[in-house]
Amino acid sequence: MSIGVIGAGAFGTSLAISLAAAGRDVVLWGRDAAAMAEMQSARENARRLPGAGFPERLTATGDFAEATAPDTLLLSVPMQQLETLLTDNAGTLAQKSLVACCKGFSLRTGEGPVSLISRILPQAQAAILTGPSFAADIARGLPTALTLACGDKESGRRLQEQLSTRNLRLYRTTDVTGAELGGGLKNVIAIASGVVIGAGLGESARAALMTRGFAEMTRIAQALGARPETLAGLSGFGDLTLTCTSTQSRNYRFGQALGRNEEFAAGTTVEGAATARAMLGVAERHGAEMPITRAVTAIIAGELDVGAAMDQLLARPLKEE
Ligand SMILES: NC(=O)C1=CN([C@@H]2O[C@H](COP(=O)(O)OP(=O)(O)OC[C@H]3O[C@@H](n4cnc5c(N)ncnc54)[C@H](OP(=O)(O)O)[C@@H]3O)[C@@H](O)[C@H]2O)C=CC1
Ligand SMILES: O=C(CO)COP(=O)(O)O
Repeated sequence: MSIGVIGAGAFGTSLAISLAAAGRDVVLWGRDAAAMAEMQSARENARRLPGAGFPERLTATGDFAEATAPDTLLLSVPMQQLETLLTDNAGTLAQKSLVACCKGFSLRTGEGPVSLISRILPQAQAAILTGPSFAADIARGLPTALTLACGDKESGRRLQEQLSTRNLRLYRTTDVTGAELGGGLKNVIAIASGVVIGAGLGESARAALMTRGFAEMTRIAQALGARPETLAGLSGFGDLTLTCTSTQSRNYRFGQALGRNEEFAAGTTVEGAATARAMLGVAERHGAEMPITRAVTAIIAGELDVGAAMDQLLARPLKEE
């Protein structure tokens, strides 16, 4: 059984390593052919995931046709790149089983990854793999558990079997909207948590923010028809906990830099920044309130400093929990 992984960043590479170590034949594709040839000979992705050797069954390639020959493809490019990837390669991807391995919402349309796939390629089987799992941990063989969400129950079962490994334990759901929202929004709250810690506001404030952030996530999810239990699962609460408390998270570190008024490494993948903006548009269309997401958007845009953002959040009317 072979699997193609499209996108050779940290996450795609770590999934490819885990699957190949479990005996699947895996082809990992990246857009820089020279870098992929180098990876194939060095047996390591030295740029994005240094120190994690490739198992024998993993092939790195710059040949898109080779990587897309399998029926099941994991799409692991950053969220804002997904739409172009799908439209540019619609002919090749149209009949495949496509598992989105990215977290976020499109700035252009407000759609999550599965919604994008389903609209652009209605014949494809679309699913999402999301949950608390740092690429470095997966690549080292440390235990992780994630949510595999697929609207079609039988396809979800098949993908769960195909993609579970010794250190990737997949739980299945049909609530795709809930899984998309949990994975996308936890990054926004992680930025906010980083801001709070970076600005020296303390761990009690972070716990308050995580809890109210979770309430905000659940509120918009319910407005969009997701099941609250999905948000309380790995893709929501689980990933929120991991990302808001670990300096391994790029979203959290980006927030810390904002809170300290420091520069942050340009070119780093920080999905929560675009997602915050995208979700504000979605929330407005559904008449939902997202005060933390609004504050994060304004801080990133330089329209609000951290003190003023806190004043705004704390000045909201007192209410029942
Ligand atoms: N890293 C992690 O621990 C986890 C990440 N994720 C999610 O995985 C997704 C990818 O993140 P991650 O792998 O960490 O990101 P990285 O920053 O490590 O890598 C991004 C990769 O995407 C490639 N890329 C960008 N645009 C395109 C494009 N148009 N076509 C093909 N390839 C492209 C880049 O290629 P190039 O090198 O040529 O620029 C690069 O290899 C994100 O949505 C993230 O939220 C999920 C769970 C864990
Ligand atoms: O999603 C992740 C862990 O589950 C990775 O988080 P960052 O993208 O913030 O590094």
